[in-house]
Amino acid sequence: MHLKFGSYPVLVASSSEIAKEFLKSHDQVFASRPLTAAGKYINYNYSDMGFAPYGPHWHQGRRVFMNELFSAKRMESFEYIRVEEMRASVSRLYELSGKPVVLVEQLTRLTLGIISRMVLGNNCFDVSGADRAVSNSTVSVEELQEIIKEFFILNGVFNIGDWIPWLDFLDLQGYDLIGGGTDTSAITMEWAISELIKRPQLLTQATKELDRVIGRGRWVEEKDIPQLLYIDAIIKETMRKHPVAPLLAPHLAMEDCKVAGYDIPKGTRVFVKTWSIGRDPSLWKQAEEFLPERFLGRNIDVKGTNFELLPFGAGRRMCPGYNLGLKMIQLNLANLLHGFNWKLPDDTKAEDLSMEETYGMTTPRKFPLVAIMEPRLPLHLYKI
Ligand code: HEM
Repeated sequence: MHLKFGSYPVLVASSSEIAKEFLKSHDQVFASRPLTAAGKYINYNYSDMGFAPYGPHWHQGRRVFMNELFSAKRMESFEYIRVEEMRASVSRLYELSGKPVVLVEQLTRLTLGIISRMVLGNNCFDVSGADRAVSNSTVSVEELQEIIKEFFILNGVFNIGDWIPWLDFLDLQGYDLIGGGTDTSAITMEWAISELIKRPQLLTQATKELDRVIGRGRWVEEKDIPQLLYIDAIIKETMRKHPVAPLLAPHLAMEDCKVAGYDIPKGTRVFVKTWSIGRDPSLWKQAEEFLPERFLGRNIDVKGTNFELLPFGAGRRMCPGYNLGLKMIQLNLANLLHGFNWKLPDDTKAEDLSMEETYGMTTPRKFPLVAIMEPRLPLHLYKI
């Protein structure tokens, strides 16, 4: 689809073949990012790697990420953090047993804990507003969650000045551009639980697998993940139906290029619409249905080689944190399902549970999931 937004040509790639052209065959040409107000004001004048134009600064940032955070060795050395934070999280959830819980708040607290310990060396945010005075933290966990939520919304908004530069100084929509938002891995887990809670028979399938492979005497560990094929299928199906980044991040053509017979001028902004690819009826039967079984026995992964499923993108700008994101989702989703029976509050029927999305750079649920959990393992396992 070729459009013109204000002053710029825009292409939307909504099929897996065309996504492959941009992200693989011509990856190098489309590996830059357009200059936007979000990149300038929220992301420190494009110094944030995700918004940086293709060039030495981006290369250096990416290298630091890959070597210092996401190499196989580093990921292994941080496993204890993922385990400790998972145990702390299930223990907090256990304390809330039987009460309605806004799940995404618990999940972002968990993923923030893991990432802040990996990146900053300790969990700076594991303090609620009331306890902040006795801690070293300048920001409470609730405040940081709000900041991240807003960050993702502001990075995804359609800002008129990005497309019609001479109107930029007016800041027409008044986005003051304070960062904030919801975390990608937490959003994915919230969607997975929402889909399952709507279909109790799928929840039963998942817990049957967990009882068979893990048993009721312990928590799931990362080494168990390759054996949990149904949980893996649930995660892929969630990423197909609810891709966190429905348009990936914008890619920018750095030079003129011919793609699939069309002339694409330098400066074109390209959006890869993973949301439509995940619902393409030529790729997915009953695409609107949540059917994890479709992935069983199929060799489709989410690591940027199968262009029909691109939750992390592909090519040079592919998400460098995909391995961490996947590990967090696999371990924590498996343990949420292993450790708790799930139900909706009495006043919400499964068929009435809204599945509406909010649009930003990411697509969280419009109405956060409120669920009730009861422990299903021996109680001593929830104590830390
Ligand atoms: C479920 C979890 C996650 C999903 C679905 C996800 C998805 C994405 C997507 C779609 C992109 C843009 C790809 C493109 O431009 O084509 C991206 C970029 C990026 N992601 Fe993730 N992500 C996840 C987790 C993480 C984590 C845990 C981190 C780091 C702690 C991370 C860091 C980044 C960075 C730095 C970029 C920018 C890369 C660049 O522009 O070169 N992501 N992610």
